[in-house]
Amino acid sequence: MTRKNKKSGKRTMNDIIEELPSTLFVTDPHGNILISNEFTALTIGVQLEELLKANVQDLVKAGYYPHSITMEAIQSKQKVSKNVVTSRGFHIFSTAIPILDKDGEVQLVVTTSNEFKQEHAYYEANVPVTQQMNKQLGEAAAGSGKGIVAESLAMKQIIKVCNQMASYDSKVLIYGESGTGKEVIAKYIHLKSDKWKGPFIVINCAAIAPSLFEYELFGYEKGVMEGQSEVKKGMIEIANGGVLFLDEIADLPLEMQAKLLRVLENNEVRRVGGIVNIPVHCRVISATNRDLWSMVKKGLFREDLYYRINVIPIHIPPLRNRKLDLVGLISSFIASFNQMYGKKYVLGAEEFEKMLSQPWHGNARELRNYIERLVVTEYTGINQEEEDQVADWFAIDHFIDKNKHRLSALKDFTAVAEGRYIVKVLKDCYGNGTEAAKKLSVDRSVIYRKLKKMEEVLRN
Ligand SMILES: Nc1ncnc2c1ncn2[C@@H]1O[C@H](COP(=O)(O)OP(=O)(O)OP(=O)(O)O)[C@@H](O)[C@H]1O
Repeated sequence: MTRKNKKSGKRTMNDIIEELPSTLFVTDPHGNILISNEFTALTIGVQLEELLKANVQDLVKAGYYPHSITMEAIQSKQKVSKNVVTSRGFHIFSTAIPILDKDGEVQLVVTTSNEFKQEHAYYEANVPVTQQMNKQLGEAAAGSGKGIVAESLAMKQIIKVCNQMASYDSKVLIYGESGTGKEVIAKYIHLKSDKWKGPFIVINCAAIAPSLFEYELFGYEKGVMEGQSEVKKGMIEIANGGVLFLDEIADLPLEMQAKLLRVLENNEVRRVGGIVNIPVHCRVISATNRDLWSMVKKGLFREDLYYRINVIPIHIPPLRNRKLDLVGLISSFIASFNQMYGKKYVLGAEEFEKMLSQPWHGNARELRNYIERLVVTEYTGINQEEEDQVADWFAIDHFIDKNKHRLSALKDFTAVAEGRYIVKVLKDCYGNGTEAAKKLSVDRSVIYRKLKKMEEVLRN
């Protein structure tokens, strides 16, 4: 997005910049940011709007990253390439290129992360999706039954990055609050990678008693455990040829961190009581809802392990910052639970508005549980009667009377009326956005844009 936002029907330069899955700054000779995109905002951890008002030196002062290669390029008038580590834990190999005028003075500086090192070359490839994989991807969002919901720009960019790096074996570290969909994303990467036929093994590091870690992860030979006469393979060995998903990695005890590091460095594991090393080749995806880098600084997490597992960081924003995904998840969960329980639950307008304004601290998981309860108990909200009268013109008059104080501008009323109609058609289509778009003769993106507009009007 640029500071001046031009809009037209065609795909504009702004659209291209916004969708770019790489960081981008264009600054003036003083370091004021003129152009940037959501991806950059995501990696730094500030709102795009704020970023477009900032100077790169302010970002360094505020501690978002330790040094500015843009300023270096301005001062040296030379191209500068360096690895930049943001406070969010992203390792970005960036290049700042100064553009000089005929007198040799800096006019603009373009700083981008398009030049990736080997481990970042994931942006260049795409894995073809077979029919069977598609079927499995549909099941990847366990329980939703409708595949992964990715309507927000942030989620779309995450999916894009996952698609592009899926064929590489680089280690991935997924950050996000509990319930944001870290496991969903890990499963998505698994199913799109060349290891999709292999197992997907989850180790919840917070759920294993410290005394059992070694046995669970590495397995053990006969007789090591009392009463155990068989060899037992550990989870790492079982994950061979597939994906090892280390959930809640921040809870791994320090002693185990050292042992895991050895496995990751040597690609081999030794069972407890064993004398041979067994080769293992699995893709390691880790997840955490903690600030791992600050744990490193406090000595609670090994720095060498941190760098080992954090080759490709993915940050999933909380659901409250992804309103478009919230709308998508609501329809997807309702459709899925209606199907699962043979119900015909219809979402009332009041309930829908209530859901849009909830903070959902438990993210998609809390939303999913809440909707399951609604569907199972068929709680239809206190305004079901009003809902049923929507076709009645009296009901429209009643609606206008009740809301004219807050929807006085014609455009606000239109936004709410359009939004309500879309919600109705979506319900008729059991939450299927593509079908609803067909019925309404609009593009699917229009539906979500209009719902967002309604939401904005109702919020004010
Ligand atoms: N984008 C999404 N599309 C569809 N379903 C989703 C999405 N994100 C999350 N879910 C659903 O929300 C629930 C929680 O997701 P998941 O278990 O992946 O979260 P998590 O971040 O790994 O949680 P935790 O940190 O507690 O392990 C699951 O039922 C999942 O199917």
